[in-house]
Amino acid sequence: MPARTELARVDLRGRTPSVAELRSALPRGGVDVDTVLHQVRPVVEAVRDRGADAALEYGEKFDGIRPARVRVPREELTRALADLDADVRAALEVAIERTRKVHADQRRTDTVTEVVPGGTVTERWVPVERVGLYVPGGNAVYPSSVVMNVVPAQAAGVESLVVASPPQAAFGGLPHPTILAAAELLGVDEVWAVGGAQAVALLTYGGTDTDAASIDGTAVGGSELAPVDLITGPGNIYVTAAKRLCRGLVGIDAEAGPTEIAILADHTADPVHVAADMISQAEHDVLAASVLVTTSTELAAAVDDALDAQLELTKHRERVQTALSGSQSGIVLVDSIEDGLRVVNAYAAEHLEIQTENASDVAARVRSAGAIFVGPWAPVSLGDYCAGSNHVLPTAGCARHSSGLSVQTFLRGIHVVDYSESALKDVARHVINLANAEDLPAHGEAVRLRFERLTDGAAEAQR
Ligand SMILES: NC(=O)c1ccc[n+]([C@@H]2O[C@H](COP(=O)([O-])OP(=O)(O)OC[C@H]3O[C@@H](n4cnc5c(N)ncnc54)[C@H](O)[C@@H]3O)[C@@H](O)[C@H]2O)c1
Ligand SMILES: N[C@H](CO)Cc1c[nH]c[nH+]1
Ligand SMILES: [Zn+2]
Repeated sequence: MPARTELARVDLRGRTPSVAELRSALPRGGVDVDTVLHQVRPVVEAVRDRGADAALEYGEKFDGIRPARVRVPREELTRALADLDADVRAALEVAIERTRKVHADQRRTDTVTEVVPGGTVTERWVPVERVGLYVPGGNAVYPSSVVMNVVPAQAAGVESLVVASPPQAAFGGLPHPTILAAAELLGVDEVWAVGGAQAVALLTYGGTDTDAASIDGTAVGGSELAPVDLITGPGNIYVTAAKRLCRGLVGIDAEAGPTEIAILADHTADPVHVAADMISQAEHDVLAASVLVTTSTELAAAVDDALDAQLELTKHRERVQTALSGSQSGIVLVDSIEDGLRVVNAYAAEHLEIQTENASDVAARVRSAGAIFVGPWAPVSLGDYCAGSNHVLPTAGCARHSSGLSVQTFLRGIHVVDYSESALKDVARHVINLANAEDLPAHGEAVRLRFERLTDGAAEAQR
């Protein structure tokens, strides 16, 4: 590992690349979910075929522990909350309160549109029945992701929620106690000790829990792990690949894989802030991406220096350095903020910070990002925990077409069509004409027959 971390440069000055050229020129190489699909497919298939037993075996292989049961006993949740550090509890409560405030405003009301007199279409918003919420637990512990998953699901009115998180060897095969405590704080009582691709597969296919003794030694019977309808939540490349494989059988939120931060900055940005924010997201994963897009070569050089100074002190230095020196991280030099906006819009980062003059105006011109953080006092870390915004956000360019987790993720809009006889009669000829134009005359007949019975001749023509 080189002592000095000099971020790779992509120099776009004097050029106006097309969007396609930008996408291939920008640093994002390291995170290709396709490259691990062949590793993840056998895991998903084994869990499909052998259920919880296979999931437990993979837990043993990848997490170094085989829990006695997949489902965490109820009393472990209560105990975890009782033992939770008071400052962490207070912080979680603030996070929950603010996140609830924002997500309460996302609730949708049904709309009734009177299309014509006697003809209405109602859009009814119905929560998904049972959801699986993935909470990562490999490199770090993510009670904040319990909050970010559970709060919108509850605000949407989902009735059945299960949280899945990897078993931890240090805690006898239970997920980390702060995860259990956060679940208890939020009123979620179904938590499974399963992580990675095997968790996504078990949520998809369900299974029967083992008959073994519970974690505290009390004998318990096997119980049904009912499959879910939708899986949400962030995770590493294996979790993301499993979600890609299971999509369709279950609903899946946007791919929220290894973390990314892009920062659009000019000469007014503070290099110490920029470097700190880049490190903060790089500490998630060796595959995390930190990208600075700037008009200022002076800032770029100062950020390299600030990174060096801060890396000396950062706890997960090796992970951060690997992420910063990977092909997914770097500094992109541009001629103007206008060009910078073209770059960040093409990149569609999970998190985008705007550290420029008139940051709000610049932010208003961003078209693609998971979440935007405006000016010097809104670092990504604030959004990770306590802004009220959601931190489960699309990565790898998915922000071009998808949004972060929200109440909407957990709702289905159902159109309820209600027409009177005369309203149908009024439009009947148009339905029949369109049906004939599509060579689907039985569609037209389904309308015509309501007003005219088949004559023998017409029946003959139909045949
Ligand atoms: N985009 C977002 O919204 C968002 C939010 C929070 C975290 N994240 C990301 O979530 C990820 C969390 O990753 P993590 O690793 O800490 O926890 P994780 O829970 O996602 O992954 C840990 C699991 O990965 C599996 N695993 C590990 N090595 C494997 C291998 N070689 N083959 C198959 N499976 C394997 C194990 O089963 C383990 O349980 C990070 O990449 C972080 O950046 C993203
Ligand atoms: N930055 C992550 C989203 O990519 C969320 C997170 C949780 N804890 C810390 N950070
Ligand atoms: Zn983070």
